[in-house]
Amino acid sequence: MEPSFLCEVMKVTREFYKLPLEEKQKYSNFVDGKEFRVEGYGNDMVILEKQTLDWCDRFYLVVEPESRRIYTLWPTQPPSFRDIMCEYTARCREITNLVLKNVAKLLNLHENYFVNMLDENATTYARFNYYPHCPKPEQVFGLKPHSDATVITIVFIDDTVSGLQLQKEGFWYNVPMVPNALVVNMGDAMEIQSNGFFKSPVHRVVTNAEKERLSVVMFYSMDPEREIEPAAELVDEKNPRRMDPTKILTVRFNFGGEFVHIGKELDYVGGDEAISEIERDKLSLHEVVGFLKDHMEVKESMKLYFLHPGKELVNGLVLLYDDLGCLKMSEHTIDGGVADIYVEYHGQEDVVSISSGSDFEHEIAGLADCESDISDVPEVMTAADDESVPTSTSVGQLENVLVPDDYVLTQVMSCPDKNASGRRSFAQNYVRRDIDTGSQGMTGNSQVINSSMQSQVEIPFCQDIVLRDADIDGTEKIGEEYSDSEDSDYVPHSDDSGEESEVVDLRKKAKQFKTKMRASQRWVDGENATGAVSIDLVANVEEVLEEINKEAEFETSDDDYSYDEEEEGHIVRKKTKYPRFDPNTEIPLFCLSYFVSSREMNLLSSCNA
Ligand SMILES: O=C(O)CCC(=O)C(=O)O
Ligand SMILES: [Fe+2]
Repeated sequence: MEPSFLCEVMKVTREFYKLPLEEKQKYSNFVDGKEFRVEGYGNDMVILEKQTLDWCDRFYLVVEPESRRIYTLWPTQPPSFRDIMCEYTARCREITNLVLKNVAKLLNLHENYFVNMLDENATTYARFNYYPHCPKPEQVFGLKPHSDATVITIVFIDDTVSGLQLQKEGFWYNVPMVPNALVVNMGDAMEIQSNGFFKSPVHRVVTNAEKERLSVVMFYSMDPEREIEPAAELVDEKNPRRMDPTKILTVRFNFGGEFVHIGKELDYVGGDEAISEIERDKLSLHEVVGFLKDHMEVKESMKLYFLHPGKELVNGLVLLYDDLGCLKMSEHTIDGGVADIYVEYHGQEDVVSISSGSDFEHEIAGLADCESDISDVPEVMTAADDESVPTSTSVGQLENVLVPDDYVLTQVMSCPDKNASGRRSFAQNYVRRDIDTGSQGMTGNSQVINSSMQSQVEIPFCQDIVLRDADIDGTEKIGEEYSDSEDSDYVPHSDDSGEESEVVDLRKKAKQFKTKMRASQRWVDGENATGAVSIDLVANVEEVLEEINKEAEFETSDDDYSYDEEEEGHIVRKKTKYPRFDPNTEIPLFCLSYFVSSREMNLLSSCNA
């Protein structure tokens, strides 16, 4: 598409968002303050009482088929909006058909196989996204990680402000800003129809502290009444029908390593990773432990934590101790995402492997009941308890871990036993604290104020998460507990050392970033370089350098990497070895994004053929 025309599309979008709120609300998606509809201007549809809203305003319109357009919902301001959008819809349709025909040819299907999927009952939505600048970009997403449910999506991104990121094998990559380019994403329906040949990428949008950002997205969806299934031609003995990805939870076990504090960060160092695919409707703690046993010997005192998507280890770990927790893990891992589970084990004396008949859940509950011999350690509270919050003096020794409660996450503090005296009881390790008892940071009573709706909205998942520094009394005293630990990686962090400890943290962070940078260079250029990293890893490295300059105020997206310690004590970044699909299949695996720039079409993403 000509740059001048694309410029017009962005211009009318910007002009619409610059209209006064009352003007935009004429097209509100919240009808009479009562009911949400998909079309219109507003924010996320609020389905749950406590729902995390994205830091984004949206405006949805049905643009195809023409007969389904509701022109009364099309803005009259700016006056050229309607004409431009009619034209844009037609031009995007050409691109869609072109891409779909080529994709069908690539799979040896009839040229119109996918084009025909978008028949007269199929709907195309245009979505105009506006991401206001965000004062706390590290705490909220512009758009949460998701994959599009479409056959295909065309995204016209702002080429002045980055924000769109793609997940590949557990890592996040910035989608580069190419002027006048359109990003074409394969959606879930394509993933299913192509029998997994094309992957519907999980993506998200991060916010920007200084700049606002716009995007215009065209979603091409099939007739909702039509069955989505793999093309018969793509299924044979060698290529069995892949399971519906929406029914499968991909779990990545991180095991054999150790949680290590590096400054204010928490890392899981060493160990290994393994992927299991678990049927969502069979999910239970027992099932999860069963799958873990495929990869390692499971010990009685091991603890499993789920890392809440989009969170860091330091503030996003949720203890998995019952079936409900596993279901929540499934709910919060959207289609295409990977649930990261971390196994914590301190090599205690227990050697008994949890037998397949053993009930891990009861085991944990039993531990909770056992008598505590340390008087200042509060008893464990279960999800069912509604007693008042314990305010133990021992909390200074604890680190932040979350336990899922019934639709409310309650914070649980744990103090993993690092001293030689052996294993502590579960009761000694855990204490629950209700979230509303006033901790600082992004927790407790903190709320996000949606910039345009001017309404206060609670962040459900985030609100439960307490920053590591925030303790019950607002202080952190973990250093004491660990000071005589044998763990040489641990850097005591004490809040009263003020500037000094900050300097230590920053130095540590800078060193860590530099090491990461070197590791990524090695990954790209080194002997064992896979070459599979097609999306701008180097740009991420630049970001990392920027971070150092900014004195590490903002967490980069590549913090999803895990780290290993080399013999010389260097920490190296580890890249997951496990792709989402079976790497031994004869079908080449694609994670596909096209950039369509004028008449050029470049396949940018990787092809592990
Ligand atoms: O704003 C973007 O760059 C992406 C938007 C997106 O992924 C969506 O609307 O589904
Ligand atoms: Fe999307």
